[in-house]
Amino acid sequence: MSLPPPLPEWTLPNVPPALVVDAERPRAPGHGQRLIEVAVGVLVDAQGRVLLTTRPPGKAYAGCWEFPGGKIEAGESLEAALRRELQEEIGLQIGAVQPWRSLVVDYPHALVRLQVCLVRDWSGTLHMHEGQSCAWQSLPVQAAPLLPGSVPLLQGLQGLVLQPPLAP
Ligand SMILES: Nc1nc2c([nH]c(=O)n2[C@H]2C[C@H](O)[C@@H](COP(=O)(O)OP(=O)(O)OP(=O)(O)O)O2)c(=O)[nH]1
Repeated sequence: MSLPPPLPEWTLPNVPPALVVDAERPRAPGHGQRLIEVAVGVLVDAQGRVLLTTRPPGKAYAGCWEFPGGKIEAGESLEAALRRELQEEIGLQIGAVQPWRSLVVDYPHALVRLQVCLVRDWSGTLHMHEGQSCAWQSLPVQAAPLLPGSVPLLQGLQGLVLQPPLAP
């Protein structure tokens, strides 16, 4: 049996989002036809805390707490996108990443697929290049307001044992 040709990575018609945010707000025409791929990094420190940052002024849901990350560019791998975004946004150079899960979220501004990786290995000093705030948070996190799409990720993390890295 021959399989149908794969869809381009950036289109995903008729796939129901896992989460619809602000459903009462209008969506632009064609909104559901374009899926924006987003690389999201969950940095976990030796105490099992995770790094959250606020969304910069001028972006949708500005001021909400999220995990660092951003859109994957055409032709870019998830890992490369995450490495670039974390360098650009928070000034860290990440090592190996562990793909964890993905989640489709329907926002009024965009339909996005979050591709989430756990990151335990990085170097450099945290520097917020886009005017964000940052906070290392133990689970359950106290930071508020949270970006709606990040809430299920935080809930999932809570069920996951956040193991500190093995001692050398
Ligand atoms: N970085 C990040 N984005 C998230 C999370 N949860 C969530 O729903 N999102 C959504 C919000 C945005 O619609 C999308 C990320 O897009 P973005 O606009 O922040 O990406 P970017 O930094 O590449 O931005 P841009 O300047 O290129 O527009 O993913 C999260 O935990 N981290």
